[in-house]
Amino acid sequence: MFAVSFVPRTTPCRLSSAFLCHLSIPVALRLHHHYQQPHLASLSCQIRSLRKQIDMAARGDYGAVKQKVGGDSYEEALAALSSLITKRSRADKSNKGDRFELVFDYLKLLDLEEDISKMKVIHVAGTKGKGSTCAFTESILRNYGFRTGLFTSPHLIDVRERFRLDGVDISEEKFLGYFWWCYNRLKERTNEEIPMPTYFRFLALLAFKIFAAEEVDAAILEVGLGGKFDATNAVQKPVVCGISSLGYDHMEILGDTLGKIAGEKAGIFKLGVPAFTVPQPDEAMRVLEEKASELDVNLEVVQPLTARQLSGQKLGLDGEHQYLNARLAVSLASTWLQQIGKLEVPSLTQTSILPEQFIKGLATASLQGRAQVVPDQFIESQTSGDLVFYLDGAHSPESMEACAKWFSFAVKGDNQSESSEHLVNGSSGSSSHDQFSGEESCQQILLFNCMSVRDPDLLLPHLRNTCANYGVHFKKALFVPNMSVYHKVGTAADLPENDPQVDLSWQFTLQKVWEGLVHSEGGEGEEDRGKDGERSGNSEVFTSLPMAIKWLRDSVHESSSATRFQVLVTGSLHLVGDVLRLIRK
Ligand SMILES: Nc1ncnc2c1ncn2[C@@H]1O[C@H](COP(=O)(O)OP(=O)(O)OP(=O)(O)O)[C@@H](O)[C@H]1O
Ligand SMILES: [Mg+2]
Ligand SMILES: [Mg+2]
Repeated sequence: MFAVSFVPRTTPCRLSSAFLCHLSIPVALRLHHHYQQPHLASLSCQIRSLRKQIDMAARGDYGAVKQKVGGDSYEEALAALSSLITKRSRADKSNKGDRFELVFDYLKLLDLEEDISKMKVIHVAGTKGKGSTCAFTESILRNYGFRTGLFTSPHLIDVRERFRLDGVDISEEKFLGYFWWCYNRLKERTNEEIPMPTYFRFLALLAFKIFAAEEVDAAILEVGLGGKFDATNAVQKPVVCGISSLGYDHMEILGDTLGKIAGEKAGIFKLGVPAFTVPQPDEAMRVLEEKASELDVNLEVVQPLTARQLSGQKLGLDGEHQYLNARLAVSLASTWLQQIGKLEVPSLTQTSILPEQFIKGLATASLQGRAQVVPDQFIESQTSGDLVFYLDGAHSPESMEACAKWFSFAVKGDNQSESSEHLVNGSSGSSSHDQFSGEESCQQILLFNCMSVRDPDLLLPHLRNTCANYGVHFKKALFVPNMSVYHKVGTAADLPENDPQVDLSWQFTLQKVWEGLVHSEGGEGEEDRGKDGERSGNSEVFTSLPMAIKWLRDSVHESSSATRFQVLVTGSLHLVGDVLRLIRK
């Protein structure tokens, strides 16, 4: 076993020894348990990586790394990153094709062209389920002993969530090293013709840099938006492509029909590269098939995973829709394994049990803010009540339905269970239709916001009706503005205090839609109005998220009997991220 820490005399700036430690991988420590072949392949890979890093350091390539690592420097990096955010630049249809070509210029400026051509990429596009599919795929390959890089979007709390190495968010030190390396180099080399990349493009380039320098065996890339003109589409020869569920989202950019949307997503198909997808609406499937045949792509449609294939194990991500994402991941991972790892993967029929590494990978995959259950830590133990947050970042009509279904089953499962233990474990438990005990002592509350480009007349009825169909009726809906600011990549420290000037007109619009739904269902609203002495007991607009959470906590304290408040937080991943920041502090 050896680990090299190398500080070149020629390096113009001081690098922290911890950072250099990260760069010099303790080669023999990297044990690959399951298969001899990946073990050897990976070992030689790491030796290459080590050599390369020593070469780079000797050449002073890390000279651009900021001297100050840690402390303010992370904030500085976030500020620099924020400066790249341009509002809706992607929506500019007229020149988006031309502008996409810039991505290749950036790769040249960053000397990444060769690295990227060698990268063993799994590329995933889709309207819903991209991130989940990528997380499952990564987890499977990691369980086979491969070194993985996972790039997903968006992030919930910290931008480093977007870059995972071997299943773990990149460390702050490594992030800073690679961040400044890319940022400073681009700053030096860009000009009027080739301006600094926009925010998402920069993040994708950074992912390429990180995965190249870290010499990952597999790079799993989630498309940011669309496919054809997405920065991740700079990859010319992925190993395999996946298209998750297609639906209506980002129509202002991708087109107003499912066919057009599918065409954009199929833009990731590459000549002769196999692809997998899930059952899609006819209009979308036709386009996918057309594009596939044009490019000689073998496109296979997969069906949801069965309980038998999982040998009774639960998936790491909850909700029925995840069985489809997981099955897509199984095909992506097994194709990758066959082509790169040269492994014989057993047949994947609906009735055969998956190999152990697949099951373990699928059972342990994780992604924050997707069907996540978090009991509130701030409720004092002496209170008889209980406050549990059910968080899911759904923000399109189809995903709202998936989310509503998950929430309905989850609250029923949790209320049925005698033990509170599995709530603490963050699992939502059973998916049974049975009546739960103690139904009277549970109240479901909705905490909602969505971006104003979304259509609440679609989202809210989907949510409310699906829940109602499964016997779950919200006692109250709370509407709040997001705390994260669009033009800033913040950290927890940035959360603004309550701002009395905040514009709540969008939240009142959402409330109006909700009230419309309540009243169209009967007189229940009128009753509540009298009882609470408020304008309406069915819904409320809060000027800030902390105020809404305070209201929830106060309500638990004030409730006379032991009431469990089950709060569904949805409509926006930003909102989900904000809630997670607040309740975990
Ligand atoms: N196959 C699916 N069908 C319908 N809804 C889904 C599906 N998979 C996930 N969802 C819903 O979409 C939400 C986001 O899931 P995920 O992060 O996997 O998708 P994504 O495509 O990466 O989304 P985003 O557009 O936010 O990047 C989930 O919380 C869930 O509500
Ligand atoms: Mg999206
Ligand atoms: Mg995503």
